Amino acid sequence: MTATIGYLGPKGTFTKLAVDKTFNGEVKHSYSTIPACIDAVNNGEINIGVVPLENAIEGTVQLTVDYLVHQVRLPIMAEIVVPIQQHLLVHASFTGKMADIKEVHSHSHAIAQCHQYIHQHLPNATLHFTSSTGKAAELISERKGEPLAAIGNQLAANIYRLYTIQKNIHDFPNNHTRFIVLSKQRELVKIAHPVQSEKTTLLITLPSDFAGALHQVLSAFAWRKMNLSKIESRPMKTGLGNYFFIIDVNQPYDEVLFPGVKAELEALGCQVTVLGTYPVYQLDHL
Ligand SMILES: O=C(O)C(=O)C[C@]1(C(=O)O)C=C[C@@H](O)C=C1
Repeated sequence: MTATIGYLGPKGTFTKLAVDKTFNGEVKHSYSTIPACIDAVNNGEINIGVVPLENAIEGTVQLTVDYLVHQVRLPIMAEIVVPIQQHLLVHASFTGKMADIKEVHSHSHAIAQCHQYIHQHLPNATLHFTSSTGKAAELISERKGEPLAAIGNQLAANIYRLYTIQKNIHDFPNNHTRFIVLSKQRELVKIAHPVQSEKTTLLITLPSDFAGALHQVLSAFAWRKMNLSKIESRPMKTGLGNYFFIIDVNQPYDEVLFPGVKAELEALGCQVTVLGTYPVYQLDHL
């Protein structure tokens, strides 16, 4: 059976680049939003969905986390980490100078990765948010003769025939994004790259605020010598002061340590859900 893969599109997004570098032979479908891609996996329209989760400069893609936690729970089957290079792209017919650019269009995460650059070099440009960097590139390609720019990658520049007026405009050099692979069918997720490490992501909700709750949660991992690579709180959306925690543990799920942690935390009144236990693939270049 040929698997079908959905990604945040259109053509020329970083998500599409990550999918093309990781998967071979599957049928690929573009979705214009992260929720649309997740829904499509959930309702069986496609087998696998790839969506961005976290960027090294801008942090978590809140839409992905919130949609997975509150709307559609799909297991995480793999993580793909890719280097991100943001370029400033203009219509090929643009003959002006950088200072002439009046508008900058891109995904909010891409704009956030280049805030300092925009502040220094495009102080008079207004910022316009699109559903992806590829969408911004597509939009600029349709606005011949206008002093507009998109922030995106070289693939988008090639596809939409844009001119790269400035390369590498992201504010910090070590720029990477983590993408997650969501699917109900583990056997269909075939990635022919070396596995870099294995991880387990947990969703933990605390009982109503009590002294030392977070300390006790962390101790359950600490005394078992389980290494955490991320802990992040997000609002439960039930009222101010109510949070859930997403915790990444640097090891695969096992039948001893994780059930031990779960039982200990449940005794404290916490709820513990495994969002996924999965291999991590790191791509050196896109
Ligand atoms: O807009 C894209 O190209 C995407 O794939 C989305 C996204 C993101 O949401 O973080 C992915 C990688 C980059 O960090 C910027 C944007």
